[in-house]
Amino acid sequence: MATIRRRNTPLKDAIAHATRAIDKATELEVKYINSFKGRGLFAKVPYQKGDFIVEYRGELISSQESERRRGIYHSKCTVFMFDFCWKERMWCIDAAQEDDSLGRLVNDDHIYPNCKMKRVIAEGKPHLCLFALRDIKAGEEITYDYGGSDWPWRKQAKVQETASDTLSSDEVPQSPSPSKMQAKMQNTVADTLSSEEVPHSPSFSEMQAKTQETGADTLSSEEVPQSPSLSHMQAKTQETGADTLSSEEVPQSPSLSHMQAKTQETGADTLSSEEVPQSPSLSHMQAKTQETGADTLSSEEVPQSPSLSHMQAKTQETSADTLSSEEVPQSPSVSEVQAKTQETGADTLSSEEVPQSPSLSHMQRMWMYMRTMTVEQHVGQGHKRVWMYLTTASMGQHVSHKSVWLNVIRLKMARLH
Ligand SMILES: C[S@@+](CC[C@H](N)C(=O)[O-])C[C@H]1O[C@@H](n2cnc3c(N)ncnc32)[C@H](O)[C@@H]1O
Repeated sequence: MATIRRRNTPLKDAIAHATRAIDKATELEVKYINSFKGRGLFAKVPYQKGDFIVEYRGELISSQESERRRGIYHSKCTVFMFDFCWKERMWCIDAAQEDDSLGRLVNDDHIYPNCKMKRVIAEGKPHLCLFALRDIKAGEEITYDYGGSDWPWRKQAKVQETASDTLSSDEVPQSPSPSKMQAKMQNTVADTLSSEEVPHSPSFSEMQAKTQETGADTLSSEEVPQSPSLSHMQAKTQETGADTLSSEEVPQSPSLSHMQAKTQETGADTLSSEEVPQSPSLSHMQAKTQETGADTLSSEEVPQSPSLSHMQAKTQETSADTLSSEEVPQSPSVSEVQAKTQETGADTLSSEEVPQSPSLSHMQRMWMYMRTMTVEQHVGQGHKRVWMYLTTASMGQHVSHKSVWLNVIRLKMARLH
């Protein structure tokens, strides 16, 4: 691949690379970091503060087209869409396409990034280029602040830091830890660049607001707040009517309100306990029983609970009617109950009278709460009606499969008779 000699200024260097659509392939390398971060871009040579590093290359599209694509892209692709403002309009660099360009592989570091995204105009078109915020050593990962505040990986980063999967610290430059970076970042904006800063950030809105706050038509790089939200920025820019911003004057803005939302949507693989729908559980069931005054709850009435899954699976697997005795929890309480019934001659036993059965452990493990359920069975030659009150005091779940209990009882009764 062709290389371009470092020009006088980083801006010229950036323009030279951008217009030719080439990267500094001999100075940068892609490395797989770990399963959490995926790949990353690393410096093979030292860079000085202010140097042009790499262009975030992709397809330049309008905001309308960006919206359309976001509607059809998978979230893994939308994260590669970088919205920014230029000439009072929103644009997007769509780098979703896997090509050999390096800029699309630069990871986020909102705490201690070593680069900053800036907008560079080359041959009348905007390009997004990364410039060093500080000196970068050979071996360091190239990073910049995507902007925004709630990228899913940021929340998980701490956990991952302590459980880095595959690479030793020697192999993967540790990125400095967070906290003072943003402030730092703003102060270190390369002073010699004639480019417009563009935050890769999901939230445009913030940026727009920022622009408005300054009320400036032209912003110097120091003046430009890093901001995530684009929509905000757009509005701002439009208000100011600033269509031409000098290189050091342009606010950064990446995309993302949409993207963020997308990410959040998809990042919702793990729900906090607050978010997890609580299953109706026992209280519901109890109420049901009380309401109806019924001794029996049909399986439809019993709230299904996810954790019953084991039991349900068992039932489905074996199709209830064919549960082997090994699968059926041994329950001494059956005989006890029967004895009780005979003793008292009562057809019904109150739940208090029903002995708890230690051998229900199998069931108990699965059932989260105390349940009382009545099962009517005809047993033995005399078709004696036996009411079984099965009470499971367990940590468990919902009683959802009457059929299972019926089978348990059938088997037990078969033994007894
Ligand atoms: C523009 S891509 C960067 C390249 C990406 N690592 C890859 O292998 O294709 C953005 C994606 O990289 C990952 N990523 C970026 N910064 C990260 C970070 N600081 N920690 C963990 N993952 C990160 C996220 O999966 C994100 O969706």
